[in-house]
Amino acid sequence: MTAPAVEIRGARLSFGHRVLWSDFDLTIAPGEFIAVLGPNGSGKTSLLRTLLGQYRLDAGEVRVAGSVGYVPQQRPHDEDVPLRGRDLVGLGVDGARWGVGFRRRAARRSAVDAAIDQVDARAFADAPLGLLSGGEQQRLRVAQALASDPAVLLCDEPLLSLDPKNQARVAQLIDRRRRAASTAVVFVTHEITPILPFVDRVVYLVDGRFRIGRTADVMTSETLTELYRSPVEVLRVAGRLVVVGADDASCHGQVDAGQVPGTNEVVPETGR
Ligand SMILES: Nc1ncnc2c1ncn2[C@@H]1O[C@H](COP(=O)(O)OP(=O)(O)OP(=O)(O)O)[C@@H](O)[C@H]1O
Repeated sequence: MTAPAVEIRGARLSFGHRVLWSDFDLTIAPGEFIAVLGPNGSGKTSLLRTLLGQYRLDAGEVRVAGSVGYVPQQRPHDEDVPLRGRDLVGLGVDGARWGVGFRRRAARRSAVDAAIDQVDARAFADAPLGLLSGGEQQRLRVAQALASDPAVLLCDEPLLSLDPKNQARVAQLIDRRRRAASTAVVFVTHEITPILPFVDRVVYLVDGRFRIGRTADVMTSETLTELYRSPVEVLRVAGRLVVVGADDASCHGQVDAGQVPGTNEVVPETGR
């Protein structure tokens, strides 16, 4: 049996009186793709921060095998920042490992090139970042995270504010990498649809409670109704996984009922 990429045992994290999760167990295999879902404030980013070593658990333990790469949310780069895509990716390989000297500089350059190639970004890697599209910038951020050859890739809503085509492209690049290099992926998202084909298991957090399991088992009306403690319907509509709840505020995220034609007819509003 191969050693796990991530092992979390009996974990508890709280801020003041607020317990984000406790008795949390999760073992992630190399190459496994985990989606972390849940409403605002349910502790998704805190889970990533714990894996990054930024938050200390109140109880339990967390172990991460090897190095960690981090892909943040997409945010536009200032047009005035004189940074090229290649420079951004280079930040991912900088460190004591490379040092100085001609040979090391050459090795560093080939590590940067390899990361740029992994996200098919060679055509625009030398352009100023501020002039690139959101999708292109995000591919370079994925390259930056991959440049250190991580065993675990942590993604914090990296598809936010990308159009569906670029969402699909970035998600496919991450999937390709985990298949090619057995990199475990922990992917925080509000919308599971763009990563649905790739997800092995879902961690769904709601108000201190959680469910962990295969997508087909967790993303059901029954399971989410139990988790939210209010009526929730999970629908497949035109290839999207749509979560519609009695309390839309707590059930935001996947898709607004209003965005999906006919959803309101399929699921009458409940409880209000
Ligand atoms: N360093 C901290 N100190 C105090 N409270 C914190 C800290 N970090 C997070 N929290 C609190 O923990 C809760 C969970 O935050 P977290 O950012 O993990 O949620 P999230 O599920 O990622 O939310 P969102 O979907 O809005 O990004 C929030 O109530 C937040 O205010």
